[in-house]
Amino acid sequence: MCLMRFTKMHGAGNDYVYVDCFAENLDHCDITELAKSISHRHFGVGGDGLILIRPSDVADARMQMLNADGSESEMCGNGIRCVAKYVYDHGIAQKEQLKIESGGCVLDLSLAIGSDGKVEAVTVDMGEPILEAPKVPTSIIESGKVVDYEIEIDGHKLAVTCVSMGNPHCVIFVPEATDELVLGLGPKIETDPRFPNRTNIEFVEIISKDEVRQRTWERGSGETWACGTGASAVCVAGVLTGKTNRKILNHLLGGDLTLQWSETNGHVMMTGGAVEVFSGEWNA
Ligand SMILES: N[C@@H](CCC[C@H](N)C(=O)O)C(=O)O
Repeated sequence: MCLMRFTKMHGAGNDYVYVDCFAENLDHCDITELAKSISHRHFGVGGDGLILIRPSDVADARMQMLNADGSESEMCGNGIRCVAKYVYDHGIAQKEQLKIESGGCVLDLSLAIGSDGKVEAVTVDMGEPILEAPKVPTSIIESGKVVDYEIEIDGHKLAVTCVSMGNPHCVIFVPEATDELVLGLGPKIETDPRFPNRTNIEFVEIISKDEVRQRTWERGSGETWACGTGASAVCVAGVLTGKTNRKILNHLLGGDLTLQWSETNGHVMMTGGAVEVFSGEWNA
């Protein structure tokens, strides 16, 4: 049984239930079970997962992120923007430049304040991407090809580029991001043995060198309306495959994100909105 206040927030439609652990003590809660029950869209509050806003020894706050299936992820791009908004708007640290810890890293965030004195948008320095290769067959790893290489799943030949933004992503450029691909192949790729830690998958349509449209199948949550780390991985994969410029506008199901992969320091900068929807009390 957990009793606490929560706040529902979203970034580009990627919605989570947030708990302010500066005020709430969850020591007695099984947070894996809490994430599953609170995220349930029929029996719970409903969301893509649970995000705990915790005190940090090295930053203004620490984000702990759990998917709707209770699994924990190292990073959440839309979540960290909402954490920044919560930290500023609720007076935990009223600074326009914040540091937030997640998955053992400290990220820098710049806040844009609206005329009502509350955070409207946030730019996050997502750090440097890491290129990854699926784990089998070994011949693929040995070939050293990590961009646009072909895997076959369920009779579909797919050119994938795997990018870690702290958490794993598999980016696939397609003419059309159909339900058959996202809902049919997404879960199969997520759990394919070539991705021993499972993976998030982005299906991406190119609109122009500066603009893309993305649908996401997320590890542990299924299809979500946006994914910030995924959009960052798409920005990197677009450049590496020669499909896009270093700065793109990414249209996701729930809103837009702007991404830029810096040539100077190799970091990906992500900008997007953050919205507080409602608060309530959980007692289950
Ligand atoms: N939606 C998030 C990513 C959430 C974590 C992901 N499902 C994982 O398991 O890595 C984002 O905005 O980055």
